[in-house]
Amino acid sequence: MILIDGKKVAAEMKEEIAAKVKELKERGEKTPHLAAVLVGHDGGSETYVAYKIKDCEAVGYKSSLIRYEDDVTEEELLAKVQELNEDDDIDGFIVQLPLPAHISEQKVIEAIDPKKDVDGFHPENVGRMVIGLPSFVSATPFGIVELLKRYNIETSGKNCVIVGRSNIVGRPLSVLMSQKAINATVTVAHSRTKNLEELCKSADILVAAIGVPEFVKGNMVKEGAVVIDVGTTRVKSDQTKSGWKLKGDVLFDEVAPKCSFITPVPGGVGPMTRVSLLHNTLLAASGEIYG
Ligand SMILES: Nc1nc2c(c(=O)[nH]1)N[C@@H](CN(C=O)c1ccc(C(=O)N[C@@H](CCC(=O)O)C(=O)O)cc1)CN2
Repeated sequence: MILIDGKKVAAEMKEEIAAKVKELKERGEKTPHLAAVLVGHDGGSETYVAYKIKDCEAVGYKSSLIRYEDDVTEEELLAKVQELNEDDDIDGFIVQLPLPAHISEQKVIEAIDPKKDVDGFHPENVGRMVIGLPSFVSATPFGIVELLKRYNIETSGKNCVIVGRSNIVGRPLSVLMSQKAINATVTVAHSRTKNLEELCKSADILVAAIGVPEFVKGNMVKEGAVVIDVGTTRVKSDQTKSGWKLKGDVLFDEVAPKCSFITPVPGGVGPMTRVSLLHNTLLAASGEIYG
């Protein structure tokens, strides 16, 4: 079994990005600038946004953090999105999800200028990705594909089962995995899928992206499968100082011995999500997607 080291691959990609930023600066070109909008004080969101800002510093980008309390109105947030759309110094921006229930995530996503949508969530980017046009691809699916490529994992003709159909991970990943460059045969499973255990067991590549800790058990995995764990749920723990620990969607101790490759949590897909945002920001700054 090979443990896929997302932290190491992300560090390599960060070095590649930092080298490109250095070149840009030496040529006197503009420094890429990412802005992040964070609403409220959700523990996970606070952590992820703090990481995103730190990552920008590490590769030489400019970054801006815009914070709102939980009671910000949808109108206020939409006005900020408009301001960021019009700010020529900002190449790309994200609005950290989830948002409080009184704000429509879809409305906010659709208000973002697709040219600055480095999360790749806007329908224009999703549509372009589906038909194979240049687009911003959402960070987690892009990161997963990059991990498979950098570990030389064979995907052509393989059965890929993705458990979870979220707009952020499952759906876009299903499109990427079936594209000609990857050539996998893809099935998306969800809460109404029948014979889920059997279906998962047919997978050469199994992606768990349902947000249910330790959902995938040993009896659901084929001998020699590649298992990608997207889950990062904080569960209560009296063994840690913080009072919680991270759990993936895969029961690692049961599943790992059966796998050819597996991603750990933490240190697997999470760091790849972060570096993929840096990748998209560089694309936004260089105008490579929309010219
Ligand atoms: N606007 C967005 N919101 C959300 C996205 C997104 O891509 N854009 N994805 C997720 C959360 N996410 C990114 O924001 C994210 C998740 C996990 C990690 C990560 O580095 N995980 C580490 C552990 C982190 C920890 O110590 O808690 C790991 O798995 O090793 C980064 C980003 C939802 N919202």
